Amino acid sequence: MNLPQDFKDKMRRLMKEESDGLFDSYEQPESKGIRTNTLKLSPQELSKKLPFETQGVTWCNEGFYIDSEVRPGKNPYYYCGLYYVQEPTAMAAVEALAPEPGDWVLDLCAAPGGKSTQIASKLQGQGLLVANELVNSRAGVLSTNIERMGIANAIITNEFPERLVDSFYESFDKILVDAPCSGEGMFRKDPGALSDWSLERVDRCVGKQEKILESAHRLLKPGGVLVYSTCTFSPEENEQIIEAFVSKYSYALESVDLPGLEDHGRTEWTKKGMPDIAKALRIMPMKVKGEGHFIVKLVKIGSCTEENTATQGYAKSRLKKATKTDLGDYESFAKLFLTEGFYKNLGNRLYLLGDHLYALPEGILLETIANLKLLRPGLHLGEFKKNRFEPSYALAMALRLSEAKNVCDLKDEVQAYNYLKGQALNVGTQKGWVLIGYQGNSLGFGKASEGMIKNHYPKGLRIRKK
Ligand SMILES: C[S@@+](CC[C@H](N)C(=O)[O-])C[C@H]1O[C@@H](n2cnc3c(N)ncnc32)[C@H](O)[C@@H]1O
Repeated sequence: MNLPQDFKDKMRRLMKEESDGLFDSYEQPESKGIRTNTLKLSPQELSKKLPFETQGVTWCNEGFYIDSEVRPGKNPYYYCGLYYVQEPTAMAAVEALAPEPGDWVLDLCAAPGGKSTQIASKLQGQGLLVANELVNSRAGVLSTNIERMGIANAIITNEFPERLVDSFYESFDKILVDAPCSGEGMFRKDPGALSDWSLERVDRCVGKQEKILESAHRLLKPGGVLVYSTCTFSPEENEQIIEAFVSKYSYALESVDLPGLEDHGRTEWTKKGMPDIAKALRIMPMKVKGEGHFIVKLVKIGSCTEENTATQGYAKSRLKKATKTDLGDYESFAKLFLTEGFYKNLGNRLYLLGDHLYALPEGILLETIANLKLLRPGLHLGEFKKNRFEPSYALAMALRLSEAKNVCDLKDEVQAYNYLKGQALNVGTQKGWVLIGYQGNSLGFGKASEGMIKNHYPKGLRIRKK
């Protein structure tokens, strides 16, 4: 690989002879992995089901290495949301964050959603995930990934981190800042990171990271946990930014100890010799099968000293509580189609954004999020069309087959592929909406009439026909 000369010179100066190992690692093949979606099944159940070999990741119980020739994104189980395709070392940051059911967790830089979906798995449907992505074009993919995994307690926002402060001042138990960075640990996976790299880019990233951390500080509860991670090696974006942050705000570093990961933050790479930075983790690709990362865990001591002074910026929200009249067509659908347990659980949390109906996560008030640019204010249930309610892909994926009253569970892989390609299914079933499954897991919706099921799998997600 043709590494930038400035990068090589800098790493050689910092790492001396160790840098040869780093440069060699860029010539090695990348590692591939998948992570179990424990909202749907256990890692043991997943590895039994899969038609390919898996090998456990030591620092993440839900993670597996897979062989390089496997195409995990082509298997119907992928479309069932049973796993997320994720490079194994990228699983470490959320392990350090360790979200627990009931926590309020913010993923500030969330797209495409590898870490958000991992957080949601750990929350087990209890508590709140706010997944924020600044770049609009990336936020759509985040949304699709969250929906495929059947996550019901997430809000997806498309905001500058500082814009969240007004709504969520000192509100989160745990925050992940998986920062935009110069990507030196990704050169082998992402050619764009290699071609965009320059010393100036490193400096520009530091500016962004400082701003994001400032917001994270204001969003975190006193006593809350902040994990900051990057996929780059530069001390400016790692040790030094944390050194500056803790010299400004009151935080304690907690050791990131994950089995199989043994490199640490380097005191000699800080400006003033910060011993505690050794509690941070460095993942070096010459020592571990995977890409390069830096992960640090910080615990906030006390409250922010200043008042929340942010001002409300956006015009009146389009999000509104759904009235009985609004809900007529939805209720007809829900009573006919959903089990009482599922339907009643959504109870008082139904809101409209235009013609779209959402169930807000429990404990979230309209006033809290009304001013935000919301991509998904909760679980998308469907859309009101002329005189009818059309259930959404997100609802299908959040449902267990046992929670729907009309189900067509496909047993055969070819039939599943046909459905995913957008074909109608030649299966007779009760007229109306049908939850389509594959071997016990939901895949999407169809609508039955006259012995056929019309395909309602979202057009943009269909497997292209060869
Ligand atoms: C390393 S990626 C996040 C990867 C993600 N956490 C995952 O695991 O899939 C960083 C993200 O930060 C976003 N970003 C870029 N500039 C930003 C800024 N100024 N503030 C917040 N996020 C930003 C990028 O668009 C990108 O999606």
